Amino acid sequence: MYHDSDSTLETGNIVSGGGRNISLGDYTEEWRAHRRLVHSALHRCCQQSLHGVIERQALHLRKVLMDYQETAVDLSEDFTVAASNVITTLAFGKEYDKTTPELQELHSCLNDIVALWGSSWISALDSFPLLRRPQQPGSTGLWPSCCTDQRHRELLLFKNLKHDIYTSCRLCLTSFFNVGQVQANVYEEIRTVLEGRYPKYSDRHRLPVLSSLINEMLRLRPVAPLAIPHRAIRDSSIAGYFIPKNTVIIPNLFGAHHDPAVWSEPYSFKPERFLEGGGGSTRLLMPFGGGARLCLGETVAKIELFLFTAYLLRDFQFVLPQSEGSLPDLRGVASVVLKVKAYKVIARPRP
Ligand code: HEM
Repeated sequence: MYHDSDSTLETGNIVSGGGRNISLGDYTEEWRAHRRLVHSALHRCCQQSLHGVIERQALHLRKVLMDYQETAVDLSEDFTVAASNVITTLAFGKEYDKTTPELQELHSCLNDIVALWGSSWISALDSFPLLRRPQQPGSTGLWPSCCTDQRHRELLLFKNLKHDIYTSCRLCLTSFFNVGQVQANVYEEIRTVLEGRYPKYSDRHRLPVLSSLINEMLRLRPVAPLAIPHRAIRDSSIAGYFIPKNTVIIPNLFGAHHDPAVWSEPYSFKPERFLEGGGGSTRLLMPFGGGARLCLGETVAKIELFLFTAYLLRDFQFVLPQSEGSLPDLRGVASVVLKVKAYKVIARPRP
């Protein structure tokens, strides 16, 4: 049984408020009730309002891109705002403009946390607990001061959203430039199948080229390559190996997605592997982890990724400005989440 996230680590302990929140909380009765509550609330949203909320943000993003009038821009902030507006609309009934100070403060706090979480200082503290100094009352130690703010802590519940969705969207875009035909294929599919209208999530089975692109992007660059550290809550075994209680387990999702025994040419970007007869199976994908600690936002994320990508590809062709000397880097930067290096792009409206 590997249900605990590891809040005994310095990172886990601070981000989870001492093991009490969902993403890094311990597997207690209270945690299970909390997770069930959030799960059913998200489920209700998915059935009732989520589609409308995402469609609204996708259309807003479309307008933002139109307003750039084909100038070369780094779209990361716009993707971030669109993705986080989905969750703030659901959670607080509020959406933000990218210039709103409150949003900027939240984003900078989340960026600081993710940067610190991935830093070697924190790894050292996790590996050598003796290095941890007792903290002064009111101090957050190495962590950004926003970690003490209750509202910000609540938002950490959804911390994955902004980074994961925007990272996925940017990786998606990055892939277009590296593999020229993909963008044109997806556009052609949307144009012919939907005959001009905007897609619904229920159209996904009729849009296999788009779905295969999203699946391949999640396979090649799982946004959380090492998921979240887990702790065995009792003696157990994995594939015949004895796992004593309290062992920290780190699920290597990146490794599973690049196993040559499972995927042909695992390091190549080949969306067609997920098309009929391509040999790839979505059942072997695990970008959202698995088991009792499966990503709570999986359904929200899938709907959002699908609609954002479909809306943007329906209305724009993305091209690199001449000034970008080389193709954007598909490798990503390793951290808690796999980030994409900054680059500029031109969103050219489709006729
Ligand atoms: C492309 C988008 C996303 C990806 C790839 C992703 C991936 C993941 C992964 C790999 C984990 C760790 C699972 C494990 O340790 O076994 C996780 C946990 C989690 N994710 Fe996501 N996620 C995404 C979007 C979201 C969204 C949109 C939300 C919120 C609405 C969310 C909320 C959470 C929460 C609360 C957890 C902790 C669950 C627990 O410990 O019980 N994620 N996610």
